[in-house]
Amino acid sequence: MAVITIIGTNYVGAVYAAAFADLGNQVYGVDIDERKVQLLSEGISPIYEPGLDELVTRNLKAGRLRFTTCYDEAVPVSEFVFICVGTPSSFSGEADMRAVRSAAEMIGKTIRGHTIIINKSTMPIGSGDLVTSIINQVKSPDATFAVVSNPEFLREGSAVQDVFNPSRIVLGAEDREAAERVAELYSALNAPVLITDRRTAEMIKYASNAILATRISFINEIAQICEQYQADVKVVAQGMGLDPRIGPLFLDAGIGFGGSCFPKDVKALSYMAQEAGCHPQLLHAVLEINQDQRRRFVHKLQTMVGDLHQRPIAIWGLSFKQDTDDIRESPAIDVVRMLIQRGAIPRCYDPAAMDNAREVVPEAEYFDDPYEAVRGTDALLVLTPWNEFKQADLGRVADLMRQPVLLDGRNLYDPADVRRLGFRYAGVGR
Ligand SMILES: NC(=O)C1=CN([C@@H]2O[C@H](COP(=O)(O)OP(=O)(O)OC[C@H]3O[C@@H](n4cnc5c(N)ncnc54)[C@H](O)[C@@H]3O)[C@@H](O)[C@H]2O)C=CC1
Ligand SMILES: O=C(O)[C@H]1O[C@H](OP(=O)(O)OP(=O)(O)OC[C@H]2O[C@@H](n3ccc(=O)[nH]c3=O)[C@H](O)[C@@H]2O)[C@H](O)[C@@H](O)[C@@H]1O
Repeated sequence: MAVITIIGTNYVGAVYAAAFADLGNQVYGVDIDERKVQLLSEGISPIYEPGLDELVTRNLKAGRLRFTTCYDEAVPVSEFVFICVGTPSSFSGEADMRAVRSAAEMIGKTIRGHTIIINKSTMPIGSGDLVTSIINQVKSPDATFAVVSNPEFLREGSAVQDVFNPSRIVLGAEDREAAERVAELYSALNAPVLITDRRTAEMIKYASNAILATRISFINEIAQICEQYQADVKVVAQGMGLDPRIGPLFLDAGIGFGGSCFPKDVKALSYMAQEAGCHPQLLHAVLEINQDQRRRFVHKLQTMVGDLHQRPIAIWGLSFKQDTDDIRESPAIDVVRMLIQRGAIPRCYDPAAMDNAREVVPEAEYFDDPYEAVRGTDALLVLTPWNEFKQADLGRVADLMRQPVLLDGRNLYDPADVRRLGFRYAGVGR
């Protein structure tokens, strides 16, 4: 059993705090957001993440998990301190490291004895050195420490499942013994462990997200070509995916990738490349295609229904993907904004993300029931692949609409089935 502090308890940190406690460790979750700390201390997850409430509650009750805003209560008694704060995009595309800097400073001021500090946030290459230097400037003379990079690969919506079943544990350290001690924390998970230097570990994270984003933009470009030649991209992807060298995953064409990571990490990698004198043309293309997908989708809607001014348009799905309330860089939110710019009246429904969406797009209308959202509308846009939408009663939807037009931004439905119900239908690349 180890004593662990997790700094930053949201999509990544809250899951890790509860998971490490579940593995038998004594865990402190530290966040500067008092509301989050209060909720988590009551066993309520501040985010929608399946299974997280139960995991937190179970470990609070077992006395292995505590949440606090106070570094002093947690860091001095911890052998391991994980940094899980956000690293969003700044205006230039560079990762904004303010939260990491401030966390590193607070950690430096509060470490005692020997502490292993683990960078789990996605940080630019070289950030291990930055964290080391910040801590060195403020720590007490008798405190010693090592900094290990341990990038994270979990996905929102399946974070609990992913944390207990990781594809790999990547550890980057100049101090091999520190990396091995971190590896022990994960030993119960039986995942492959790769120990390397810090910069290589940091790069593994960016390169992994970049290739997944590239696959999505690749299939979206193929989808654009499919549309011109009446081929079906969904079947094309299926046929490609049967080749084990290609594989079937991350080949779903749609309105593009969003979320707090792919866009920001591709931008940050591209920024780093340019800073170093490289010319990251592929990464630029990945981002451009991704933006094009949203514009093309709205253009397709205009082609199908004409001028959007004062037209009620139903929106199903606002989160950037299914099973999350996260709307950061959500392509669905972009589409809603484009509709508003064109004078349309978006009537929105999402199973989890409406509160978040209301804050950023207050001009749209929101409905607690998906069928109410479609009543009297001129088109239904399906923008997030929630299961609830796959299983919806589209016959009822057609009856409620002013005209049955369905634009399937995630290729959820069989076009022939939908057309049989009387819809005019368009997917992406089919
Ligand atoms: N969200 C995801 O699915 C994944 C995220 N990552 C990376 O992990 C990091 C964290 O991601 P998220 O949890 O999504 O970020 P987030 O922005 O949702 O949460 C960060 C948390 O840190 C807290 N915080 C900020 N400054 C702090 C400080 N100085 N001291 C203590 N707490 C502080 C915030 O209040 C917030 O609760 C990012 O670098 C992200 O790129 C990596 C893999 C998956
Ligand atoms: O660094 C991160 O934060 C994480 O980013 C992604 O995870 P996440 O953003 O939670 O979700 P994904 O399932 O990867 O989906 C990202 C976006 O791509 C879209 N997508 C995904 C797959 C696909 O085939 N097509 C497609 O358009 C999704 O709808 C979503 O908008 C990675 O999958 C994780 O491994 C990584 O840890």
